Amino acid sequence: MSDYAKLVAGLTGEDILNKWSEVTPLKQISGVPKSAGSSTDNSIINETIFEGHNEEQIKLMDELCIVLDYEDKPIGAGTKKLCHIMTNIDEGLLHRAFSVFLFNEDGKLLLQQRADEKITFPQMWTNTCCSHPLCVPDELGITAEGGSSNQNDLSTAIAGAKVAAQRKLEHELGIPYGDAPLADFQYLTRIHYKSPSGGDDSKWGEHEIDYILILKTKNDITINANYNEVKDYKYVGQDELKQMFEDDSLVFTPWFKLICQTFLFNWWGNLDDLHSFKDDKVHRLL
Ligand SMILES: C=C(C)CCOP(=O)(O)OP(=O)(O)O
Repeated sequence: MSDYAKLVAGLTGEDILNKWSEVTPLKQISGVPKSAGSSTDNSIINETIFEGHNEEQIKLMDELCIVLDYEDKPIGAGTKKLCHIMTNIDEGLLHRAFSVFLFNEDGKLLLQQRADEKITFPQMWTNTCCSHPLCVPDELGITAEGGSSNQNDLSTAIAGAKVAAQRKLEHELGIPYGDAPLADFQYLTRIHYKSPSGGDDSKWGEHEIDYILILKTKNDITINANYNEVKDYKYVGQDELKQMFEDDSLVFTPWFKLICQTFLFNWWGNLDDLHSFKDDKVHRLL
């Protein structure tokens, strides 16, 4: 077990709430806000930590992520900013995320290259779409189809991750909800990992429990990329992706590399039989 894994293994939800007073405990959020989009308060734009970054991306740092304990239980709402500051991550702050792998009818995987404007992991190639379920009832899963009133239940969290995935496919790639129906997302597993953001910017990073969602679509779905999020995108076959990994000029996100090294090619070879890969585990890749 790494030193970090040891550190976080000892942290309880209560420890986390005591350590980060900026995290609003879930039980104190009466009714949980219906929406938690970007803030109307523009003061975040001028914070020195964001110097040189894109205004639209800075505002998104005010979104409320779901802060977790180490059993993947939601314990509170913390801003995207708070959850992605590396010093917080190094002390154990953890949140919920999802990763979509979209395959077309030819079995090709849709990749995206993150925009230059992204504050974390800019310009890197990665899977179709990643983001965070927000701390709102639909994305916690408690009002979503397939969810229940018990926010600690795995099926509830999966239902919430699917709602968030549909929202972000539309936001980042302009994929209409009708081309990505909730019922078509297949949940496979969860991955717990931590990584600093690449490049010169060591202030930021990721530490999350990532819900893996597979989406099989028709070949002719609409894509209308939001260039504040996505610099480029392309469908690739397995060999083409392996060739991309050989190209030193291309950089990949750490979570995508980890998933490629562990699971992706097994899933990809069995797209018609994915249920055999489904589990209720959290794979700790720390
Ligand atoms: C790494 C994962 C799984 C979530 C982070 O995704 P992003 O960094 O792309 O999140 P957004 O800025 O798009 O919300």
